[in-house]
Amino acid sequence: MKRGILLVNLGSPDSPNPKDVKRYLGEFLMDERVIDVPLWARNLLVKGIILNTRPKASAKAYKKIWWDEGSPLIVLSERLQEKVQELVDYPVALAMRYGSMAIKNGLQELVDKGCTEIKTIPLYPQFAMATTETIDVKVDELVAEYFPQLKITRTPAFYHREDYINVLSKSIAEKLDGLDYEHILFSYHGVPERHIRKSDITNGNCKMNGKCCFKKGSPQHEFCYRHQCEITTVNVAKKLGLKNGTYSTTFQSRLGFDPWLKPYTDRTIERMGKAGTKKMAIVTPAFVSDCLETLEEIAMEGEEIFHEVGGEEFTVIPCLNDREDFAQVLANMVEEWATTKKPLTV
Ligand SMILES: C=CC1=C(C)c2cc3[nH]c(cc4nc(cc5[nH]c(cc1n2)c(C)c5CCC(=O)O)C(CCC(=O)O)=C4C)c(C)c3C=C
Ligand SMILES: [Fe+2]
Ligand SMILES: [Fe+2]
Repeated sequence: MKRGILLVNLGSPDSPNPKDVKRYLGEFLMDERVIDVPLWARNLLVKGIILNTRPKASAKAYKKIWWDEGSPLIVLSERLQEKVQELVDYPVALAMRYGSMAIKNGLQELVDKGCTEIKTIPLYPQFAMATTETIDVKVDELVAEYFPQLKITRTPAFYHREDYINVLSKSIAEKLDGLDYEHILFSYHGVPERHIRKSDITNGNCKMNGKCCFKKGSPQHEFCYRHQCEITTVNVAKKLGLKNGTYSTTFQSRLGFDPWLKPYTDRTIERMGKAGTKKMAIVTPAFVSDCLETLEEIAMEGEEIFHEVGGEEFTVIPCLNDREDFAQVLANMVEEWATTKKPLTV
């Protein structure tokens, strides 16, 4: 038996050109766990509307954040993989759920190195159909079709691991050290509210009213993205000793006309700026690697909104990216797998 690790992130287009962005968005948005409507409706919406309207604007946005080495999300994930590799004794491969760095290739790379037991680690702290679940399901499909000999161990969302909360808190404290700020926004990628109801294993516990997500001990929390985002904020706030009223949770990056998780980040930035907040900090804990949604939507568009309504200082806290201490969190997960030790949670 030989063990191997597969880190999996979201993915990016091959280049910031409209053709590559269109191909990438086509694969991403045709995932039934992302646009969760029947196939005929998804075809109509994605191929008939979104792919004919969005790629040009998205490509323009990607161009603004693209690095000489490539997509920030991919480059940062590769750097993280190298750091994890230095910390563990098993081969570590990297794959993306969408785009050219396919999960199938990542599994093949590990198989070629002789691995027979693979731990997959989705690089998402919070569970959602569009994050952890779509990776787990894709891995299962690929294993059934191409690698039936492999034994796969899944890794659940890690939002409540103590080591993760410590590292996230430390990254925020380091950036804000010596800075004067009035409010810190915890902005998570949004999902349509419908996704939360679909993942609700208690069939109706989640009322989307802000209370169910804080109820202690509900079995539904394991699959509730909203709960996991809220609790990430609460635990970091506790760790950093943030006072009530000086921090809040919001959701960004809506697409389409359905209701998405609220409050919305852009509207909150605008409202707080209008209400007189001058110095705001913002952290994006749903993203492990800086990407279009943090570097463009938050650091560029978000800052612009804030300044337009009278805000003065807008401090963006980087994602965990390839921090050594974050690589150590992932290495801890590997160690627990190898020794069957249980993680410490908060
Ligand atoms: C962090 C978790 C993410 C969830 C949950 C998520 C859900 C989700 N996303 C879309 C639509 C788009 N997302 C886009 C970019 C994007 N999304 C995530 C992460 C999550 N998405 C990341 C890390 C990125 C950036 C990728 C990069 O290359 O940097 C985009 C593309 C960009 C754009 O055109 O604006 C779309 C579209 C939906 C519908 C969804 C639903 C659950
Ligand atoms: Fe997204
Ligand atoms: Fe909930």
